[in-house]
Formats: sequence, structure tokens, C-alpha cells
Amino acid sequence: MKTSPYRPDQSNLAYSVGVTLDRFIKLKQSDFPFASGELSQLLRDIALAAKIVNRETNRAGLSNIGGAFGQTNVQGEEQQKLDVIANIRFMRALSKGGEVCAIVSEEEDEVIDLQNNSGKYVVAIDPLDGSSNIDVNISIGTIFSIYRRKTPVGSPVTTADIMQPGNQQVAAGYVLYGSSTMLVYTTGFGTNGFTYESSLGEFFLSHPNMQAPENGAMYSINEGLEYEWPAGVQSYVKSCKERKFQSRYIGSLVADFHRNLLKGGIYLYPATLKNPSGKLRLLYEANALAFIIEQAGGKASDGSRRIMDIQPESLHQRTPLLIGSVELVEDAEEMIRNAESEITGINH
Ligand SMILES: O=P(O)(O)OC[C@H]1O[C@](O)(COP(=O)(O)O)[C@@H](O)[C@@H]1O
Ligand SMILES: [Mg+2]
Ligand SMILES: [Mg+2]
Repeated sequence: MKTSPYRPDQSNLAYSVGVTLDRFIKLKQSDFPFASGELSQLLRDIALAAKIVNRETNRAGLSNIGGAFGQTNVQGEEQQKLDVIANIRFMRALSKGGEVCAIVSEEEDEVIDLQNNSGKYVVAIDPLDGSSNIDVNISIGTIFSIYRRKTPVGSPVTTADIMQPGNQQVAAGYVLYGSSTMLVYTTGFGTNGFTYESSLGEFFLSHPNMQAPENGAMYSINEGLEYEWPAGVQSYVKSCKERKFQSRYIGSLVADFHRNLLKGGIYLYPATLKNPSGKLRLLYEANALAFIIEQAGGKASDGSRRIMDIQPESLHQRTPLLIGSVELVEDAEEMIRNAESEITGINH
């Protein structure tokens, strides 16, 4: 019996391009034998909030959306109006859904305890990534990490629920608000990308089972801080130039990460004099992207340690970040190690 060209291969239906996010989430639920649908619903809630924030970012040029909000956040950074709008939108979606018991947000000083003891999940979120690019119409994003709480459902939320290392994530993702809007996420069974079709209000699978090229010839780093970098990073970037690598830096972590995920490359934000522990935040920037890149065959470290094995100690703690193609990250780690042993005279 001839199979109809219109009936995609049932065994791999989830991965056929054009599947909606909703359908993909449903089909992939079978990856979790004891799934009860709460994580699926949480992913849908995040996708809904992303659609609303997407609409707001498209209007960022209009006066009432663009520009500074006139307050600073706990990191001492001036908040942009869109930082605050995105934070409110995601907070609402996460608290309304009912699956979440606590939220950690870049824009909130403390943990938001939703007093929802039936909530199984903890979410750490960077509602708007790349804030310095909002008003100049360059790609920006949202980054999120999802953990299952450690304490029993029904009991009050504790530090143990919040301060979990990245290797405890059950899901992580980002939204890229760029020339097209994409949602890329993992639940530990590979990394998949969905493109938003705004006229239909749907995310469609466009990048099934994403694989980061093992190698590449592209590096992303803020060269303006060159004189503040550790010696190992200076020698690594010098070697990239000697090997005629392309330098690409957008200044929005999500956008730089996404390009390197697709094309092969490495993004580095090392320790600097201004930020001796690096600039990027472990809980709601580095951990999520580390989970995604590892599920796509890439690597993420702080120069020596696997990002996802770092035990968090504070909510907004920062970390140096090297992330991207596995061979490039290992290359950089080796040069950093060698430079350090030259300085200390101790061989690692
Ligand atoms: O301007 P710099 O020092 O290069 O830093 C740029 C980095 O800072 C960030 O903007 C920090 O993220 P937020 O915009 O969410 O605060 C990253 O997106 C970006 O990669
Ligand atoms: Mg950010
Ligand atoms: Mg941000």
C-alpha cells in the first residue's frame, strides 16, 4: 500500500518541520514516563508570554515602550522600560499558570515566592536580554531555566529549591526577538528551535534536533575590554586573529549565542576589572544556555569548570562564560590553563 506523501513519517512525527510547538510538546511528553503535563503547560505559558513580549519589542521604537524606566535593578543597571514590561508579562504568565512555586528574575532583588505550595517548579528568568540594544533595534531575547523543587509539594519554598546547580535543570530555553522570532529549548532530549508565525500566532518547528558544529572560525567577545582580560583570554583571542577567525559581537548574549549555535563559534565573557567574576549571571543566563549547548553537542565553562556543575551561592551571582563549539571551548580552556601555569609556575 502506497503511503500518502501528505502523511509524514508517524514514528518521527514530532521532528517533522512545521509541527506546532503545542503538538511537539504533547508528542515529546512521552519522553517522561511519569509526566503529568505540568511541565508541558509551563512551557506553553512561557511561549504565550513570549508572544506578548514579541509584540511589545516590535513596538519598542514607539515612545511609550522604548527608553529608560528611570530605576536601577539589584545589579545597579539602569532598567529599560522593556525590561520592566517583559518582567511583568513573564511574572504574570508564570504565576497564573499554577505550576510554579517560586521565580528568580534578573529584575527582582529577591526570590518571588508565589505562595503556591502546589507548584512543582522553580523558574529562573532573564526577561529581557541585551537591554543595551533595545532602542537601536538590534536582536534581543529572553532566557529561562526550569527546575523541579527539591522540597515536597505543599511545603514552603526553601533555599534548597532555589540554589540548584545547572545539572538539575529539567528544561531551559531562550526566545530570540530578531528578524524572525524564535523559541529554542531543551528538556534534556536534544535542542529544538521553533519560529513564530505571527499571522497565525503559532510557533512552528523550524530547527529540529539542533547540532552545534564541533568547530568553527568565529569568536564573540567585547574587544573594548581587552586590557582587562586575564592573560589566557588575551592569548586565546590573539590566536583567533592569527588563525583569521571572524570577529562577531552583537552585544546581546542570546543573539551571539544563537549565531554560534547555528554556524559554529565561541562566545566569551571573561572576568574583567569591572566584573572580576564575569558579567553574566549563573542562574538565569549561563545555566540555561549551557544546558541548551550541551544538548546540541557543544560546551560551556567558566574557563575551567563545567558551568552546570557550579553550585550557586547567591541569586544574582556572576560567572565568566566560554560557550559554543566544543573544540573551540576546549582550545580556549587549554590556553587559559597554560597561561595560568606560566604565571603561577604550577602545571595543572
Ligand atoms: O556591553 P557588554 O559589556 O559587552 O555586555 C553585553 C552583554 O551584557 C548583556 O546585555 C547582559 O544581559 P542583560 O541585557 O539581560 O542585562 C548580554 O546580553 C550581553 O552579551
Ligand atoms: Mg541578559
Ligand atoms: Mg536582562
